[in-house]
Amino acid sequence: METPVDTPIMVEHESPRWKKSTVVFVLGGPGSGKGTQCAKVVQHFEYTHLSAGDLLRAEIKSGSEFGAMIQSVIVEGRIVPSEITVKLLCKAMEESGNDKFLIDGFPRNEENRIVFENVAKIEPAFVLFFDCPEEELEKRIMNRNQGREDDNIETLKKRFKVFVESTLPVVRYYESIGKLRKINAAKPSEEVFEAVKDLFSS
Ligand SMILES: Nc1ncnc2c1ncn2[C@@H]1O[C@H](COP(=O)(O)OP(=O)(O)O)[C@@H](O)[C@H]1O
Ligand SMILES: Nc1ccn([C@@H]2O[C@H](COP(=O)(O)OP(=O)(O)O)[C@@H](O)[C@H]2O)c(=O)n1
Ligand SMILES: [Mg+2]
Repeated sequence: METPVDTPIMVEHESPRWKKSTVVFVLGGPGSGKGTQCAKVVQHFEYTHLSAGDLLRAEIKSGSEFGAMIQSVIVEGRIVPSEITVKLLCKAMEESGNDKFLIDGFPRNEENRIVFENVAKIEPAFVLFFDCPEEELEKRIMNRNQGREDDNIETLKKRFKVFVESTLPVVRYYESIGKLRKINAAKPSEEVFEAVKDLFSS
């Protein structure tokens, strides 16, 4: 039976599967062990590790129109406009086929947090914060040897400043709403993981 032309056809816009996902944000200064601990978590729990930094570096390599701008922001230790980073994260979540995500190095400032909430419409289950003294961070970064052009002392000092001025306020926000899980990251990585594991096991 034909639908009369004047009947509005209700189109259900099925929201992407990842909109009902479990998201854990992973924060901490440069060198605090975010990437190292995320790699361990995904070996034991069914999470997909998405590193915002890795996605941005891949975007540069892809020859994207934003590549040059992203590269200059990274070498300055500053934070890339959130629309770009959130778009990359949503695309990666969509493509993963998973519904549990460990989002590493994000949100790095208030704008990151708000744009993600508005676009992805997901609140984090909790936020992992790796706490580590700056001198230990500096030692680790200077020995990281991954060929990153932002792992040099000049850029690192700028990244520390951005971390204190822009990222710590985000950490404090999540603490204020009871979502922060703070971990002493100054210990050997196996000991740090023992504490991290408990958070995913409960
Ligand atoms: N608990 C730890 N103790 C000593 N070195 C560590 C520890 N965790 C990570 N590292 C090393 O420090 C460097 C930074 O670790 P990484 O996981 O890349 O940190 P982030 O992603 O927070 O910058 C790497 O070379 C890594 O091997
Ligand atoms: N949410 C994010 C994450 C990273 N970045 C950029 O990417 C750089 C590297 O991020 P990263 O998480 O890979 O760095 P580490 O903390 O692992 O050393 C940051 O210093 C920023 O310049 C960003 O602009 N926004
Ligand atoms: Mg990292």
